[in-house]
Amino acid sequence: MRALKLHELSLADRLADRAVDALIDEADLSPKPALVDRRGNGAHSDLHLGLMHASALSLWPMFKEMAEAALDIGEVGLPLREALGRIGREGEQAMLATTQGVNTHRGAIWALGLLTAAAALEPRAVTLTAAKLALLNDRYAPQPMSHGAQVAQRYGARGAREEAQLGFPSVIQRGLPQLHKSRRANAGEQNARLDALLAIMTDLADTCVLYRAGTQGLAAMQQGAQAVLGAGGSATLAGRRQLHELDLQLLALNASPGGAADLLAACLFIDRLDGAL
Ligand SMILES: CC(C)(COP(=O)(O)OP(=O)(O)OC[C@H]1O[C@@H](n2cnc3c(N)ncnc32)[C@H](O)[C@@H]1O)[C@@H](O)C(=O)NCCC(=O)NCCS
Ligand SMILES: Nc1ncnc2c1ncn2[C@@H]1O[C@H](COP(=O)(O)OP(=O)(O)OP(=O)(O)O)[C@@H](O)[C@H]1O
Repeated sequence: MRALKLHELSLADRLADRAVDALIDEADLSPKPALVDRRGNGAHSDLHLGLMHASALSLWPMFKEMAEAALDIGEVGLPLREALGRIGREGEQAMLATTQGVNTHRGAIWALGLLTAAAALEPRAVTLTAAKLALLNDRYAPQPMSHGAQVAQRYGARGAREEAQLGFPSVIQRGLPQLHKSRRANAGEQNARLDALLAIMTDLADTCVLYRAGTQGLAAMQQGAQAVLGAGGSATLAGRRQLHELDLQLLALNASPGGAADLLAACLFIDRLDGAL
């Protein structure tokens, strides 16, 4: 039998691979403050690493379908936006079936779904294209009182929707530059990824943290992340001490930065697009 060559995989196959790889790499990265990682479940009593992996794998057909919809429809507009909304909602159901009802990747479906479709459509303007899609209003989207919606009412933070509509500033202006900077400083790949996560955390209005721990939790997350980077980052002894402090502090506040984790996955996805697809 002839071996399947890599180039025989379709573009949609390869994009789905990259999206799932980004989610697995995010989950495996350790030690992440108060998040699920190789060490344990962080501030999430209902999550564990195996569940994050199973959830990520369950989303592969969804990402593929999103890329195919982008290629079939061929342009940014309401038909593609509403196709992505439908596929995303079905993906969310697949995720919930796999996890028996636990929300493992809701924010990631949104961010990586838009980016996967955008990468299929406009590989040279991925975040801009994702932003254009996010700005369109899906007429069929339900309007549930999600945690994000409650936080928006209470604190005015517009969360995952706004981050995408602005073209993922946390990824473009914080995560990716820090990833490259730490790589250049020979921090090692895992430390560079931790530093990218921390850079995202310094400035993000993470609605997971706001919902669970209010503005006190958000300030602890942002200042603590800044303190790690200020001490030299994850690759240094001083930085590691600060990171350990941040982990303890966020655990005490039950403040898990799930939005920042999703955006790290988005960051790793975009970083990989720069290689050959
Ligand atoms: C826009 C979404 C994210 C809903 O947002 P909302 O804030 O109302 O919901 P929720 O509280 O469930 O939070 C979503 C997730 O976003 C992540 N997040 C939190 N803060 C941020 C932030 N500042 N930036 C980016 N992501 C964030 C978190 O992981 C969180 O779990 C999206 O899930 C959605 O519209 N879902 C409906 C189904 C759908 O149409 N899907 C189609 C996807 S293309
Ligand atoms: N490694 C990770 N560990 C924990 N959360 C993560 C990780 N990676 C991504 N996340 C994101 O964090 C979110 C989980 O946050 P959270 O548990 O606050 O959601 P919830 O189910 O809406 O709230 P709650 O658990 O308070 O009822 C997931 O939607 C997921 O997108």
